[in-house]
Amino acid sequence: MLRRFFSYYKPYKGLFILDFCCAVLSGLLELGFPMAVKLFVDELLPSQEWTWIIAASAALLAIYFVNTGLMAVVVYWGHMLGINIETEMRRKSFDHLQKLSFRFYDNHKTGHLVARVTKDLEEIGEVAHHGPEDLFIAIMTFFGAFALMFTVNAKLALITAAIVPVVAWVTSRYGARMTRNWQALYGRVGDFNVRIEENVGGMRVVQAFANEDHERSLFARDNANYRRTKLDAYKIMAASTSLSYMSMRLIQLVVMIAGSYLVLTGELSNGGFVGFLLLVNVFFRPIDKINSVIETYPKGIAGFQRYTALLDTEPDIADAPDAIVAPQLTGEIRYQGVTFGYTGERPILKGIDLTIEAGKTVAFVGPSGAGKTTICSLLPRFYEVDGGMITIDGIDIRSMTLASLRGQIGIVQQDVFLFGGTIRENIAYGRLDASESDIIEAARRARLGEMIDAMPLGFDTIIGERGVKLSGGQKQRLAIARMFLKNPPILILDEATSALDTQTEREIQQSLSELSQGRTTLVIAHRLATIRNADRIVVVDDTGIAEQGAHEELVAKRGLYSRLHKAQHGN
Ligand SMILES: Nc1ncnc2c1ncn2[C@@H]1O[C@H](COP(=O)(O)OP(=O)(O)OP(=O)(O)O)[C@@H](O)[C@H]1O
Repeated sequence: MLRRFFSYYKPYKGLFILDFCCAVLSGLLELGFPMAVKLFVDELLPSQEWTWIIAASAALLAIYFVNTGLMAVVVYWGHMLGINIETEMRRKSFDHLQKLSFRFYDNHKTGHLVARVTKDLEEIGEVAHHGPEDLFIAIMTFFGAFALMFTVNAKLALITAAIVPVVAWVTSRYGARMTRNWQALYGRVGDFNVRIEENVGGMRVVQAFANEDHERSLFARDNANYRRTKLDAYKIMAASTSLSYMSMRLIQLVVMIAGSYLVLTGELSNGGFVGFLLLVNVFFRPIDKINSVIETYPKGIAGFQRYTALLDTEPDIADAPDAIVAPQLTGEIRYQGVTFGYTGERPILKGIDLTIEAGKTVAFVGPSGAGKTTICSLLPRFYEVDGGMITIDGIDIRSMTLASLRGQIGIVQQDVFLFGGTIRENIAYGRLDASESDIIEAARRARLGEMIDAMPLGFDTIIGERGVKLSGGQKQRLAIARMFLKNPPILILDEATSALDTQTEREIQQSLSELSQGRTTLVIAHRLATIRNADRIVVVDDTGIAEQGAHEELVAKRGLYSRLHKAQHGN
């Protein structure tokens, strides 16, 4: 884990060395200060030579300036090192999120994933910057100060060192409790994120059900849990801060008493006494530093563990090593003995055999939950078949690269997902390099022209988060415009018009049939009226494909389709 962590320093070796050297130099200068005071009291003061005193003060001033510069470098360049590592990790995790399959997103909560790419990485950045540097300097000052104390007075140095195990024990005891507490706090923050995400995202549902009080109480519970955990952390922090203050003062008192005795017996000079007291501060300061490393380290490491866990999650759907870029497809689709289940225990599709000729429209109908959407989700490899094979133009879809396969399949979903930008940006999502005239043409073909003309900002109109400022029909049209722009040979239309009024539905149906001209189209429909003209209707039930054929054929067959048809049309 640590080796992996340090591998992120590699590209920033220069920055790390600069930061590290400046920090070490600054630490050494800090160590030198008590010795300078000793010299001042023992040698310069008794000489009563103002020239020397002024010269020494000027030298000290120069050292302060140098140290100030060093500190500025450490703070700025050190943090730059941290943020560079954080940015690289963020790029990698976002990149990895793009590769993970629908199955991964089915099983993970958005709030937790957002926390991984934001908060977790922030903590790692802090540790990346402070961790190794603080630890090294702490060790260096600790031993450096002890060596200097020893040269000033060995007896006093040994007495001081004897107290170290007590302070270290107190520190480590609190450190371990702090670590556990930070980990708990992480979980709480994740819960929080999920709750807020879901609440804000689903605010329309919350308010429509007037369930604000219920939401408030759920949130209050999370909020209280977070508060409790954080208070526990502060309790530990209060105990450890006050205890370390107390132990520091007690040590100073011990040194003062023992030092006074040594001064009176002539074993220690006045300068040595003052210098030693200053050195004691420097000697014990690293313990504070180690404390702060102990505090940030578990946060960073816990974040790093979650980061690596995300990065190590193998995408369960990826390009095969020898995947080919799919040629321009005509769209002849074949399902051969396809079996599939979302979970191992319950297969949804059992041995589906189906051929769809290029350019034809096939409609899937059947009871809710039968697996119509699932059949279509397998085509762009959103989920991978468990058995059997799907081919397009005779090529197994698993042997094509995902990008070249999905680039040739267009999907218009019932619940159109739009991004929060402008109408132009949302249409252009269909083909990012589309020209302005292509976008205008796509909007015209999707019958969006009038609506856009009526808007003061036209194509630059902001449509709100997920397109809230558009009507259901307008969203559908926008999704269709995207498809005209994408121009794929294969289309999947998922209940695209079921939520619209009759007039809008008719208009959108016209756009859709125009869109499906010359493309292989898979329609998932409940409204049988809208698919009457499909080249073929495939009736799906729990057992698989129950029957298939043209509308008239299926009505005459008096099977499931005929029953569904009767139920919807009453004849
Ligand atoms: N992401 C998923 N994870 C686990 N199970 C799922 C998932 N999506 C669908 N299912 C289950 O798979 C079965 C088939 O669902 P599917 O959405 O394909 O049905 P459908 O025929 O399209 O239904 P509807 O007409 O209601 O949309 C259902 O039992 C459903 O609960």
